[in-house]
Amino acid sequence: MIELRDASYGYAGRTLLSDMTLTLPPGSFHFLTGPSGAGKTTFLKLCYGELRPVSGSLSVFGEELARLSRDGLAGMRRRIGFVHQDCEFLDHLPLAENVALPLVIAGRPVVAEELRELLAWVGLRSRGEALPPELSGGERQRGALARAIVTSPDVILADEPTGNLDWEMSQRLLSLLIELNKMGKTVLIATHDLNLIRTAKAQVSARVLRIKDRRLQLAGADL
Ligand SMILES: Nc1ncnc2c1ncn2[C@@H]1O[C@H](COP(=O)(O)OP(=O)(O)OP(=O)(O)O)[C@@H](O)[C@H]1O
Repeated sequence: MIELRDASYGYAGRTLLSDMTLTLPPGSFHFLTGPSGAGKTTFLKLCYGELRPVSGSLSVFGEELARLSRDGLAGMRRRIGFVHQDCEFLDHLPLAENVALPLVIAGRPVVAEELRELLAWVGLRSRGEALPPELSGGERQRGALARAIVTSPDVILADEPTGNLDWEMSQRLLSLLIELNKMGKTVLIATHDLNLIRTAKAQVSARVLRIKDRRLQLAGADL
């Protein structure tokens, strides 16, 4: 589903991630961890086709990223839901409209009942009319997850989705991501939170990728 072969990336000529060879199979659940600045967000952006490897290759859904046309790239991104670190809502639009935005952009119909069901699923049934600045951190994160999955993507990439949340809310968000994985979605979560990883591993068959010394490694069972 996402496959890297000897892929490297760097900013301004400085290598940040090198010689990454890895396959994320369909339906898998992965965490990505590593110190601040190691390149976790950068790795997710590579998987989303927002950045391209400077060497080696990266293919998503069986298509080589470097060979995709603009339309092909847009089509690929429609199959991926991205939960951004800072949620990135449009503050003047109510939450429900923010959540529906990816459908509008894709030219797909917004079915009010489905949108209500999705908001209820993330525990925001009564918050659809609220403006993003009126939401708590946990509500924002769950809203961001709803927006990421509104188009029913095959893959969910989440960048520190529990970054500013208390433990109870982190576990709630994690259980939503686990539920999505059980529905067959491929999930990749970048996080610093080792407790979250341990909790997840008790509930789902998750693998842990670690960025160390600019390399991507599969962590052992020591976490
Ligand atoms: N657009 C950019 N131009 C230049 N350097 C960048 C750019 N984006 C990120 N970097 C640098 O690349 C490195 C990795 O950044 P990245 O955000 O991928 O790390 P991270 O592991 O997600 O960090 P954190 O855990 O703090 O969010 C950092 O040193 C960062 O300053």
